[in-house]
Formats: sequence, C-alpha cells, structure tokens
Amino acid sequence: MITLKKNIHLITNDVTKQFVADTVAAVGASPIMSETPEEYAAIYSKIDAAVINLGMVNLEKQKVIHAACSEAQVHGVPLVIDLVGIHFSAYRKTFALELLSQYDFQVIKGNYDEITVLDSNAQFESFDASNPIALKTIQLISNQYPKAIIVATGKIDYVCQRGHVRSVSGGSPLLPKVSGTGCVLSGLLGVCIANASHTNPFYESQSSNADTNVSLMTLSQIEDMCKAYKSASIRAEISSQHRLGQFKIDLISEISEIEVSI
Ligand SMILES: Nc1ncnc2c1ncn2[C@@H]1O[C@H](COP(=O)(O)OP(=O)(O)OP(=O)(O)O)[C@@H](O)[C@H]1O
Ligand SMILES: Cc1ncsc1CCO
Repeated sequence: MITLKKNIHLITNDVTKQFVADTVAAVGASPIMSETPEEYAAIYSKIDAAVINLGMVNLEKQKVIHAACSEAQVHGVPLVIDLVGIHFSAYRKTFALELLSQYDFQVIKGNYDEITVLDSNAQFESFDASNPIALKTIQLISNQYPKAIIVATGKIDYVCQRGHVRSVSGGSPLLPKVSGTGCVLSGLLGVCIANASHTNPFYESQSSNADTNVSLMTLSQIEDMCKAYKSASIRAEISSQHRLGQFKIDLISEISEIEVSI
C-alpha cells in the first residue's frame, strides 16, 4: 500500500479543529484550515479533497462554506460533508439540505440521528447515536443521493451507495465518549476520497453513467477506512488501559499507523 501526500481543506467546528488537523496530518496528508474565501481560488488549485463540517454554523460560516463548495466544483475537488447536529435545529437542517441540493458531495457522513434526518418520513427523536438505523432507511437515503456514498456511524457503521450497503462493526466503546471522534472520521474520509480520486476516473468524468465497478471500489476504500479507524480505536483502548484522556492521545498515535490504500 502506498500513501500519497494529499492536501485536504477542512472547514470544521471550533471544538474539533485541532483534533481533526492532527489526525489528518497523522495519516500523512496536509490539513489546510482556511476560512477565508478570498484565498480559495488559489488554495483550491492545490487541494485534493475538502471536508465541510456543520458543527458550528452561523451566517458568516455559511458564506464561507458556499464559497468553498463552489470553488471545489470549479476545480473538480471531491467534497465530504459531515452533518453534525442537523437533527437539533431546523436552521442547520435547512442549510444542510440547501448544500446537498446545490453541490455534489462524494461522501455524506453523520451519526444515525443526523443521517436519519435526510429521510423526511423518519420519526427518530433520540439524542445520541445509540439507535441502530434501519437498513431500509439508509438505502432509501442513498437512493436520494445516488452520486454520494452515505456513511452512517455508531456502534455499527453503515457505508452505502445506490442500495449497496456494507456494515462495519467493532470499535471501542470509548469512541463516543470523546467529543469529535466522528469529526475525525470525516477528516479521514476526506483523505480517503482524495486518494481514491487519484486513481479513480469516476471523479474525473463525474458522469452520471460512471462505471459501477469503479464506484464500488471507492465504496470498499471508504469501508476499509471505517474498519481501520475502528481497529485503531481498539488498539488505543488496550494501550491506554481504558483511561479516557490517554485513549484520545493513543488514538492519534494509532491513527498514524493507518495506511491509506490507493
Ligand atoms: N458504541 C460504539 N462502539 C464502537 N464504536 C462506536 C460506538 N459509537 C460510535 N462509534 C464509532 O465512533 C466514531 C464516531 O461515531 P459517532 O457516531 O459517535 O460520531 P459523532 O456523533 O459524529 O461524533 P462527534 O460529533 O463527537 O464528532 C465512529 O467511527 C463510530 O464507528
Ligand atoms: C460542534 C460540537 N458541538 C458540541 S460537541 C461538538 C463537536 C463534535 O461534533
């Protein structure tokens, strides 16, 4: 396996900026955290993937995110969106749906509650990601966004595109006890999609009749990243002897051992 040095633009929330930047750097990519649209034309000519995290949006940030997504589409840069907290407010949900209707995201990621919001018929009202999402629901959502790979995280991660679902189980129960471990995964999915786009003609053509096999190859790469992250968390749990603060530190070290396949 080869790891390429990729530039990843990350717009994330204030709670997780450091954690996400550290883990993207840990797998050998370069995090770029700019929230200055004036430099996006220059930056996006050198970017390999962008990750948009909705954790702390406000009007100003909405403009920043629109500028980034527009520039990404101009330069053919693959986009990941992390739907942090969209089940909590109509404001955030409306903005998320606006982005999803205006831009093509290669990966749409959220915990069960966040992803379920994309199904207008869903009735979930639970606070955390402990409710197993119905497979039917995620398949339905993935059919609504056929160009995207849907990643619904929790005790089991579901990775889905056009009705093809892969499930990834395992992982440390300490993961949901550390704030930002979902944001970290979306950063890593950005690295993954940056490497996939390097060898994957799907992203060059962006045609609606893209070869299904190529698309499934990317689905497998995303699945592998989810698995690698869960495995890293188990190793961190063991080395930290279940001590939560130490677990977070050890998780960064274990993430640095992940090799990104291309
Ligand atoms: N009970 C669990 N057991 C094992 N792994 C879990 C469990 N819950 C979540 N995870 C894993 O933790 C990571 C974060 O998932 P989670 O669904 O908690 O994200 P999140 O709510 O988006 O987190 P945050 O918003 O704090 O970044 C994922 O890799 C997921 O697989
Ligand atoms: C944005 C945000 N709000 C509460 S915790 C957190 C970071 C994990 O998403």
